[in-house]
Amino acid sequence: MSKVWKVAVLGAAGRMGSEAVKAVNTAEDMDLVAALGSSDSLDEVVESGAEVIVDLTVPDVTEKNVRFAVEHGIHAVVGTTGWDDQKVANLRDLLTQHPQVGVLIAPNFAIGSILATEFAAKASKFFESVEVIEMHHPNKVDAPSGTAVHTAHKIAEAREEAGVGASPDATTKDEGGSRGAVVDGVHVHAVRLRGLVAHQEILLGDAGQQLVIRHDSFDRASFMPGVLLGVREVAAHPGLTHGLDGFLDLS
Ligand SMILES: NC(=O)C1=CN([C@@H]2O[C@H](COP(=O)(O)OP(=O)(O)OC[C@H]3O[C@@H](n4cnc5c(N)ncnc54)[C@H](O)[C@@H]3O)[C@@H](O)[C@H]2O)C=CC1
Ligand SMILES: O=C(O)C1=N[C@H](C(=O)O)C[C@H](O)C1
Repeated sequence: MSKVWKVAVLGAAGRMGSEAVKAVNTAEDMDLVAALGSSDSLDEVVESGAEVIVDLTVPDVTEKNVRFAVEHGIHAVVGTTGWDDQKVANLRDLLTQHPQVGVLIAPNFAIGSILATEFAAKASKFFESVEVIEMHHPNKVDAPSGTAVHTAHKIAEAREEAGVGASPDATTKDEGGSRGAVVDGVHVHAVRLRGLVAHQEILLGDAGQQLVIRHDSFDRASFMPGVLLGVREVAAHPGLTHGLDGFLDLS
């Protein structure tokens, strides 16, 4: 009999959390021991004997949840957005005091999205211009999306390593933020539209040509294999892993 992971889902009544509850319930190597909503106490996680939490809550509470798990020696798979550089740095510090605990922060659990980010970062050193457009359902509370921020970081890293300069842009007058957010020097545009789920386009431009890398999640089912992979792998990766690509062989 293989290992059966005791899993607690936080944000269990939400769009992602309810899918995760179903996915964990159908995984033979997982046992859903707790499913928490916004009015439940985190103590339930400890009382349930959970070995791994899956955090799919809201940006305002995810840090508190993850810190609680780490302090109690419980691994964490985190899909919630809102992890800025300061929060990530604070978590890394905390993990040094709990070196046996693993935390995965996955801006996107869908394999296609992870590959789109990877391909875009690889391609970006060959193009003078690059911009990101993320498109989501209108119930999303944060912008730009965690995935787009992560993609921009990876693109900026790849371009800096290759010595590529900033994308050309003659704009001197931008009323109302028409040029989008600027993340590590990369322009990121956010669209909110009824009917969408989660979509990202990376536009790469050079003299006389354009490459567009696009990923579409049409259904939250697209995220579930990644959530389950995270649960299975996180304990074997103590410390912080930022991006599910850390558990995949993309070489
Ligand atoms: N990494 C990934 O692949 C994906 C990440 N996300 C992210 O996951 C998060 C959740 O997204 P959705 O499910 O669409 O949002 P949602 O709003 O449908 O669900 C969030 C749920 O968390 C609950 N909640 C709030 N505070 C809580 C607390 N202290 N304890 C337990 N539950 C609490 C809310 O009541 C709600 O039911 C967002 O940050 C979103 O960006 C969404 C889709 C994919
Ligand atoms: O809120 C969402 O829906 C999503 N959130 C994540 C993000 O902000 O990147 C992942 C995915 O894009 C869906």
